Amino acid sequence: MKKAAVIGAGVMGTRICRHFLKAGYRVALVDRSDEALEKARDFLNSLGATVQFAIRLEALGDDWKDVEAVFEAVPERLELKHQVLRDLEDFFASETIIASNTSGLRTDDLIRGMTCPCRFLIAHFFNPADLIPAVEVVPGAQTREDVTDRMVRLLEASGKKVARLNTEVPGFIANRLQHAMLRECFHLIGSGVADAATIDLVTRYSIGVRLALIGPMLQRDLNGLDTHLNIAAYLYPELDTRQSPPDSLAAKVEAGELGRKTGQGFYAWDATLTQRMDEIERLLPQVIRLAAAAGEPEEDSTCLSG
Ligand SMILES: NC(=O)c1ccc[n+]([C@@H]2O[C@H](COP(=O)([O-])OP(=O)(O)OC[C@H]3O[C@@H](n4cnc5c(N)ncnc54)[C@H](O)[C@@H]3O)[C@@H](O)[C@H]2O)c1
Repeated sequence: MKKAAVIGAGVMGTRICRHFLKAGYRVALVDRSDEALEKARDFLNSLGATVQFAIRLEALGDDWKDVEAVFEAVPERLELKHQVLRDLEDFFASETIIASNTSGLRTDDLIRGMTCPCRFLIAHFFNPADLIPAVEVVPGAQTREDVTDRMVRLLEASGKKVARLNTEVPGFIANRLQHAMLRECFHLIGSGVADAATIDLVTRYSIGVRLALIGPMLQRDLNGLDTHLNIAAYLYPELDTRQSPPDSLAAKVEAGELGRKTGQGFYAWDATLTQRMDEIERLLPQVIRLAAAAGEPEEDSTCLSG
């Protein structure tokens, strides 16, 4: 049976662990917090699978040293990641791929202190990692080609849709797109054009429904690139180009309005809204099945013509 290890039993680590369990792996989950391990145990045991939980790497024992890959999902603090990556190098066999789930730290910064960064890369999952199919794989300048190939094969075989970046860039692909869109959302709200609920409504019922089935580039082909050029020529000068986060965002954070975690963000997080989010997570697999049913252009170039 294939084996993988996950370091950090938080939001991401627990779900990455669940993904590999569902893919038939034996999985070890390490966290230095008893409380985090206990929470993960409650969540993962419902699958009926056996996870090897450990408070320290050494407690795993020799049987776990030859896992195919270890996924680091500890908090986004560089010094902490340095320490963890060094420990992973010391503990795991030389053939084990060491992957970081960083949201945006650069490989050159992450590998400082590693002895053999050739077996290190970024594998960026999306929350919830057991449900959202995409993973961005970002090799660093020193990552061996065969290591990246192996990680791509491993993730694909486990059921993931893998995006392998040719060049490392901050924010990878998805976060760049998301932040470009959100910069404009804040601009629209700040200019009094629409409120947050109106932006959510128009996004969901227009570009949102399309984007789950076809990506933005294929969609542009569908609309006509000449039309896109005409619109881009007059619209680009109108779009927000600010180089720092919006003041209104900073003000919300300052006021403790962080969203679900503090009960208030753009929306008031009462019991109804919280319940709705749980329902949405139950709907997610259906949306993913629909997205997969739309196929890939390489597989079926006629999928949109009907
Ligand atoms: N939350 C997201 O939506 C999301 C999405 C993609 C990527 N990421 C990235 O994934 C990583 C983890 O994020 P998260 O949201 O799961 O964080 P989290 O705070 O929910 O969980 C981190 C866990 O790591 C544990 N930990 C801390 N130091 C440790 C150590 N030395 N050894 C073992 N465990 C240790 C903590 O106890 C905690 O349980 C970060 O790099 C983050 O940027 C997060």
